[in-house]
Amino acid sequence: MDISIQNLNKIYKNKHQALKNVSLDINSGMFGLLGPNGAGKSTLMKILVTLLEPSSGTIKVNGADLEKNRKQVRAMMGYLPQDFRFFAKLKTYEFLDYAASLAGINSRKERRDEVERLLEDVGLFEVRNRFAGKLSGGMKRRLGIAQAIVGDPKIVIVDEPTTGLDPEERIRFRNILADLSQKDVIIILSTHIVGDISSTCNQMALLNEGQIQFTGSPDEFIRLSEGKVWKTQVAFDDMEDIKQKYPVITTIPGANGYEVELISPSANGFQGENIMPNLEHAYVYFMEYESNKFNRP
Ligand SMILES: Nc1ncnc2c1ncn2[C@@H]1O[C@H](COP(=O)(O)OP(=O)(O)OP(=O)(O)O)[C@@H](O)[C@H]1O
Repeated sequence: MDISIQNLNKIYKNKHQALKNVSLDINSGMFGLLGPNGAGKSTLMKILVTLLEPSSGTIKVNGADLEKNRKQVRAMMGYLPQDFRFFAKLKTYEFLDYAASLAGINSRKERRDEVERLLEDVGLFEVRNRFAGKLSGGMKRRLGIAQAIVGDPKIVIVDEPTTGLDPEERIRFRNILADLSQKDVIIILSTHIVGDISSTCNQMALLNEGQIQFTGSPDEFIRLSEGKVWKTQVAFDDMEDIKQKYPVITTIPGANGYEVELISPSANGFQGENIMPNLEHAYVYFMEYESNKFNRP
């Protein structure tokens, strides 16, 4: 499976340009689209699922033009929108049964098998008779992913699925997607939460202000910040000054001051030792020191 996006632009009616010349190649596996609020992630997801038309640019799915083959490509897709709504008065299994019929599974027996498989896969079998409206936030989100993967779609698009979930539910959700990515499918996960982009994403992109500013593997992204992450000791009285000058990631209070992890291109102005960056360090480094280069003339 592959999706090729070329020079995609989206200008809304109010003249706001939400996507600027976006080009991306996405292959089978899990693709993490990371970006702050307002970056244009939902706009891109909606264009991919054909809910929104781009102003210009092309998208090809396995070589076939998305615009010209809307119906066929749409039939290959599952989508969990950011504002996923369901019928609160349907029981969990009834809702999935309904989703299965919408996905074109006409035989009742096949639908029952599919719904049971989905309920098991997302850990909702025990609550299958509970009204969807009475599920917990995490369970609702899992119901959302279940309806997105009904009928084994080849492309699964999930838009900000973990917002508001506790860490345990976030991990659970991520594991469901990781299991799914073992098959020959493309999973596109859009998120503003760095922790959602795990090593299970074989590819990622950073979208900021409508532009793709990085694309590669999470490891390649992390490598950009090597040598830029520091651990240092800061006296209590100097802390405010350090926070003004550098993005501070963690502070641990000690007897004589704070042990601090901060991001800086060099250890200018403080004594520190370089530490191995992680994805969160890399994201902060990128947003603070690299991303503004894209808008310079
Ligand atoms: N229908 C619309 N008309 C005009 N502007 C819009 C419309 N929809 C979105 N925008 C604007 O386009 C930009 C990108 O929005 P989008 O929802 O795609 O971002 P996002 O990365 O998904 O952010 P969030 O996580 O906050 O939803 C934002 O500045 C938003 O205000």
